[in-house]
Amino acid sequence: MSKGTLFDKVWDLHTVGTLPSGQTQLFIGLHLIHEVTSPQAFAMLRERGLKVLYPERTVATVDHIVPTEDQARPFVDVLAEEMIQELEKNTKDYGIRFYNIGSGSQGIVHVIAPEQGLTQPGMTVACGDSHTSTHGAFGAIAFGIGTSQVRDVLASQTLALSKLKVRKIEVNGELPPGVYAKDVVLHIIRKLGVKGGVGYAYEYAGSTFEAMTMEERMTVCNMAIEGGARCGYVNPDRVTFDYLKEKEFAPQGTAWDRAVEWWTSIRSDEDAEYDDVVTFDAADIEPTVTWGITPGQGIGVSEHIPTPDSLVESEQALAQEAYQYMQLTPGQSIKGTKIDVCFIGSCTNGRLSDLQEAAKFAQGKQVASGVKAFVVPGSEKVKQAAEAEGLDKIFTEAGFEWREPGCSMCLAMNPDKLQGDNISASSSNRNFKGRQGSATGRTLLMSPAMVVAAALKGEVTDVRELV
Ligand SMILES: CC(C)[C@H](C(=O)O)[C@@H](O)C(=O)O
Ligand code: SF4
Repeated sequence: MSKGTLFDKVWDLHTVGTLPSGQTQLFIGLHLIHEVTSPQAFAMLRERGLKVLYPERTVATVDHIVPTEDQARPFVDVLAEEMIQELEKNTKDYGIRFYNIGSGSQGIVHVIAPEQGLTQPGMTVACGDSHTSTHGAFGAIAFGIGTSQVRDVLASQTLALSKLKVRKIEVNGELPPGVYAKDVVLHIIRKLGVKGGVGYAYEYAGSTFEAMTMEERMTVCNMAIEGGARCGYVNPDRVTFDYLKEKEFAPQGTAWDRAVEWWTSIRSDEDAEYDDVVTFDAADIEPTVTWGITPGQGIGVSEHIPTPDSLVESEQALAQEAYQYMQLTPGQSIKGTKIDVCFIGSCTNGRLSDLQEAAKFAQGKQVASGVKAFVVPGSEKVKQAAEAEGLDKIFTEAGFEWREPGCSMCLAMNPDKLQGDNISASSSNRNFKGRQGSATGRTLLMSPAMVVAAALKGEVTDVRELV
């Protein structure tokens, strides 16, 4: 093995060969599919009379288009109904496991694979979805791919890829109270830029990530793509193994011991060489909120929206576009910005621990009048576990709506949409123009705890004031 990073080891172990283009043909261990990016891929297979090579290595779920209120079939939205039917047919025709609504295991694709132990260290994972980087939290190399690549993986279980450079992002120290994994990743993107990671895999290292739970690591890896990196990962350790133990698809018995040994061996070596190393201090990270139209336009909640002259020239045009679209004034404090809608959910922050943390702040409080606030569990399993703990009651008593699992207002390919130029406090990962279903809708990204704080006050609020 050339260098001793996990990325290089896993890449080498999965290399089938070098293609005439110079790209690597890489074997994909786990392929995840959903209703949005798979239909055309299956159509291309049919056109060429091809089979799915290893159907047992593909797992399907439905997430983007599912309504989170009325899930009765047929769906009211005809297009959504067609899409779910298409997935039902394709998975049946090709013998692919499908976690449909009501199966007990349906949910956002990046939530359901880890929670069942499908995602494991040392794997290559691919999915026709940019946030596939989430799975890197396990020490897997996980790529978001396009529809023609979904076809390639279905037909050959391989992908043609060019090797990435590796940047180690080290964060050290304990996170201050009220500061979460979401703030860490928003801080990293703010500092390195939304294109800073282009051409790189991000290795998240240092004591801050080591102290994180698997769900927190998933939050960070989920947004690697928002920083431009194709994938992000954390080296597998005891936290990873403890999370996986006894999960449905995790190795059992003696196979478990062998797996742990192997998973340990693929960790980046102490003397591994990196193409770049960047270091941050956890103590410098505040609860972070985006004020603009990319996840890189973020500031600490106590800061003011940057003025053009405080920005480097290359950032100024985008900032001007953002002030206008967001209807925010340079120099104004982000704290106190009025909020219309509060959304807790998504593959970034829709897991059980996210809901638990949010519930701590919601308990016994009331959502401000005029604010619409709702909680969307990331999966059926998350919903069930949350209800078993009574989190649904805490939220509904506080005035939040409690919904069925799905992508919901993260991108609004379903009935959950912002109206007009409403502004949302959202625990999701993208604040692009029109992202949440209205062409003029505005999104402020933040941690679930910060979303609750905003819901209670009706404006951007520093969650540390509620601690
Ligand atoms: C619909 C899908 C292709 C898309 C993605 O690739 O990420 C979506 O999940 C998103 O978050 O924008
Ligand atoms: S929750 Fe959002 S980011 Fe995640 S897969 Fe769904 S639409 Fe994409």
